[in-house]
Amino acid sequence: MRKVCLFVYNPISGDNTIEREELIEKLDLKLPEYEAQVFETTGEDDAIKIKMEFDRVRPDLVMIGGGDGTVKLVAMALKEVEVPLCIVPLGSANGLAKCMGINTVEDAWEAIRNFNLHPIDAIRINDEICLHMADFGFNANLVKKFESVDGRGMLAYIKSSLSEIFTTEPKVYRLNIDGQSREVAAKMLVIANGDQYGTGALINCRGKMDDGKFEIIALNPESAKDYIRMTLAMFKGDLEEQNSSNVFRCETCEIENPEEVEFQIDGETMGKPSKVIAKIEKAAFQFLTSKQYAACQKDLS
Ligand SMILES: Nc1ncnc2c1ncn2[C@@H]1O[C@H](COP(=O)(O)OP(=O)(O)OP(=O)(O)O)[C@@H](O)[C@H]1O
Repeated sequence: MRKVCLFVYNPISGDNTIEREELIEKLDLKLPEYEAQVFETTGEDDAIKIKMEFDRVRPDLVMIGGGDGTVKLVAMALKEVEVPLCIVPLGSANGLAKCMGINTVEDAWEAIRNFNLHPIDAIRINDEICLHMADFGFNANLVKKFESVDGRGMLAYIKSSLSEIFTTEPKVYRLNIDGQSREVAAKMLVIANGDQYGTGALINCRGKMDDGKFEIIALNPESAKDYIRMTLAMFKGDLEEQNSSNVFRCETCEIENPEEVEFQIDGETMGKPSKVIAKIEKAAFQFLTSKQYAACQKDLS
């Protein structure tokens, strides 16, 4: 008997270059042992509907065709159940998929064939789940700007415009980690589970998604030299060694945002919360990763 896979498909993710029918054809071809049940997201109450569809279909595998926001939706919907998840990167940036070594749709088929199942931590931020990155500051502003314009494929481009950090003023945040309180000034304050953005920028080069910890990264480049060094370090993977960045590794952290800076989680805007509480949830999900994911983890240890 064929195994059943629930394919959650977001029709508006990314550039819409692959149509739903084309995907199903590919799925039949590449993974003949699975029978796919497709659930298309609508943008309204999707988490509740995905859970209902899951209960109806009882799949052996859930594939997520979309970007980080769609993965977040599925994670919120299925946080109480144990089922293998696999991302089919159809978003515009696909930062989380890239952290798992899944850069293309082909990589996703391969990950399913190899079935390399990996526990992945989640960060509970207030009532939300973050699997990839959340941040205060200029990136959250970019995400907000993007949501108000047409053409989602522009996101990758906008997200790569790191230069905007240069003109941003630093803001003060109050961090409370292990009972110790400190103030940091930063142009961008990141809460990171993954290691890289969809552009390949390594914001959290020592970040591992299965170590029961997350990182807070405060970026505050002040001069043109700082900015250039920081940008190069993001591609070399040694951002932690730069003076303009400060990294805190933790299991829980309370962040006060007295200047009411914009906040985003996995590409979804969250307004300007005055305080967030972030807490790691170790091995919250089981994801299929590519072989490259294991290789990358070895390099970092
Ligand atoms: N049918 C739909 N119509 C409108 N919005 C939708 C629909 N389905 C899902 N959404 C919304 O799409 C968003 C998620 O998009 P997602 O992040 O996956 O794509 P992306 O922004 O192109 O990718 P990435 O995060 O990788 O840049 C969520 O806010 C979700 O509510």
